[in-house]
Amino acid sequence: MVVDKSSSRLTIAIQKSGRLSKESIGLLQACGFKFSLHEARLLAHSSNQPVDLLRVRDDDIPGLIMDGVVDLGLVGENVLEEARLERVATNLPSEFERLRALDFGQCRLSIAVPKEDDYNGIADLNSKRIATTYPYLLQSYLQRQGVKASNAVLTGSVEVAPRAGLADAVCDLVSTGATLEANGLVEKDIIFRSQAQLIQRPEPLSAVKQAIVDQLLPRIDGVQMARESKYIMLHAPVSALDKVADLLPGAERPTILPLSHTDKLVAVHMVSTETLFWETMEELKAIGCSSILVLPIEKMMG
Ligand SMILES: Nc1ncnc2c1ncn2[C@@H]1O[C@H](COP(=O)(O)OP(=O)(O)OP(=O)(O)O)[C@@H](O)[C@H]1O
Ligand SMILES: O=P(O)(O)OC[C@H]1O[C@H](OP(=O)(O)OP(=O)(O)O)[C@H](O)[C@@H]1O
Ligand SMILES: [Mg+2]
Repeated sequence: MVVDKSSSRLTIAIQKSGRLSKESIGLLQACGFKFSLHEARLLAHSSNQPVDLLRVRDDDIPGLIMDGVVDLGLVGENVLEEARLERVATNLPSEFERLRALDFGQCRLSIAVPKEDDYNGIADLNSKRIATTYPYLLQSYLQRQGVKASNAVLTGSVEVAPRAGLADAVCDLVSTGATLEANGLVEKDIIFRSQAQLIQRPEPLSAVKQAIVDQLLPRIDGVQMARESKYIMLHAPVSALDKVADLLPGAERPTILPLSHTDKLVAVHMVSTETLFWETMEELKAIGCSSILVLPIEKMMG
């Protein structure tokens, strides 16, 4: 076991510029780290913690973690699992520790075919060519399905491959489906679901770095919990309190406060982990509730 003695500054790798960049830096800032970012610079120092940010292409993050070059990384599960499969196949270090699933970068890796094609299932891709940036994830799926197809590996613009005559189908990331639709493709099989992950190098960290990680993780939980929660305040008839509770199933036990001008109504304050839809607010109003406020929560700690 190699214990990290390198530097006392914790190094965190994040995507420099792309889909995960803004939310990665935003999450770390919400956890209390202050960074001064210069667009051109690879390394950013935190001014209030012994932490450095390394800003790289997302494809480099799994390797930097698995080779023990950086301490923490924020990366999509798709890129992580592709790198792990490739490293296993090529006998390179492939160990890492998963610390948290993060609440951004949700997407799926799917097989899609031209909309005019008659497609009746994955077996139709036998002996065909599939364009993808994720050859290991694709082949691992095809192998499980007993299908033999070849890869056309492209690092970008995968969606144009069928029209360009490079492949019969694609295996690409999908979120809203707009990219597929714009390119005349139809999503058929979801092969992998992904979201951003916080990962750590496999060897134990020095005590100084471990202390920072131990402080960071509950803060991430607090930020993510707050993001999916709302603070709800309303005035409710005392006689309708049970119905109010039924309408707000995601809410914790409410705080009930008297109102100065009446004893028929009370103020109800609660934290809810569920979105309060307009329909629910209308139902609350219909049973006599008023002054209904839904507020965002910035941070939470149990
Ligand atoms: N449409 C999407 N919606 C949500 N998350 C996505 C979407 N597309 C990709 N992602 C996630 O964001 C990650 C980064 O996507 P992006 O398109 O920025 O990567 P990239 O072009 O490979 O960037 P880089 O230049 O860093 O290599 C993906 O690996 C995936 O985990
Ligand atoms: O289903 P959709 O909502 O259309 O999203 C899917 C697209 O998003 C990603 O690309 P991105 O827009 O990040 O551009 P890139 O491929 O040039 O990096 C991904 O590679 C798909 O092309
Ligand atoms: Mg990339």
